Amino acid sequence: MINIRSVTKTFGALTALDDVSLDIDDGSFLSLVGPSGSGKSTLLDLLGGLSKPTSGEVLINGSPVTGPGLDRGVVFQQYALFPWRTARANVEFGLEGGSLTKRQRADRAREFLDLVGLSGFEEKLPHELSGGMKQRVAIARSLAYDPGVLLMDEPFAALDAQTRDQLQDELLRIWRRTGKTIVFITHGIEEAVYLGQRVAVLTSRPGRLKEVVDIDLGERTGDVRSSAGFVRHRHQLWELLHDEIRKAA
Ligand SMILES: Nc1ncnc2c1ncn2[C@@H]1O[C@H](COP(=O)(O)OP(=O)(O)OP(=O)(O)O)[C@@H](O)[C@H]1O
Repeated sequence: MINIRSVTKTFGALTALDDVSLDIDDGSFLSLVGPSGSGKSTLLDLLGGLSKPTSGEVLINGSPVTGPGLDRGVVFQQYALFPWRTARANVEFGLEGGSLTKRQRADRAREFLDLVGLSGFEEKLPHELSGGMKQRVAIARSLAYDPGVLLMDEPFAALDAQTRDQLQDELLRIWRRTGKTIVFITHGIEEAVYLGQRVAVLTSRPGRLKEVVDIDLGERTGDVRSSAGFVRHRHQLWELLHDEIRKAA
């Protein structure tokens, strides 16, 4: 369970987040959208413990976040892989310093590369992998040390549309299988609706919580994006966001 309580974050005179409160249930999938500069990454950094709120607090399972921790994995838009390490060694990285033996780390890395569909690519270097594959490695690396929470900052934004659709489905499959809590930032309304059980909308600067929309689509099977429910949610979010973008202009 994540509790964001009256969180305000300022950078000098600039207020990036203003009095944001939000509870995120264990095992749920929350998409986070908002205009550029609305504080999405700032909020994710606070959840990740990469920065501290100016006021208010962020609690994970009842304890205030004081810094980064192995209970939270972060996946960014840029793959952030070590270019000189193989896919397997990149995934092993997060396990080094833990209690596992070298052999156990290698087994674990293989297991998670398999989970993200990269069996057979374990010994490849990042430059031998496509963008989508690199992002799969980054996801496997974040999952391998078994964090309860996965924080994702536009992880699929740099990928082509087809690869992005494929990775969205993979992520949903992994989420169902592992029961992680996922907070997913995106600029894409369709992506937010397709992935999230809820979509939180931030206002243009200063970022406030404008609305949290419940997405009721059930299992994403078949051509969900063409369904009446999907189209309705997409339009609802488009209106909420459009409103904010207009205000910011
Ligand atoms: N370290 C920092 N120092 C100063 N200002 C910052 C810092 N980090 C963020 N900001 C400012 O805070 C505001 C929110 O930034 P943030 O990156 O969180 O927005 P965002 O919603 O993620 O934007 P985008 O969608 O463009 O990535 C912006 O005006 C940004 O310039």
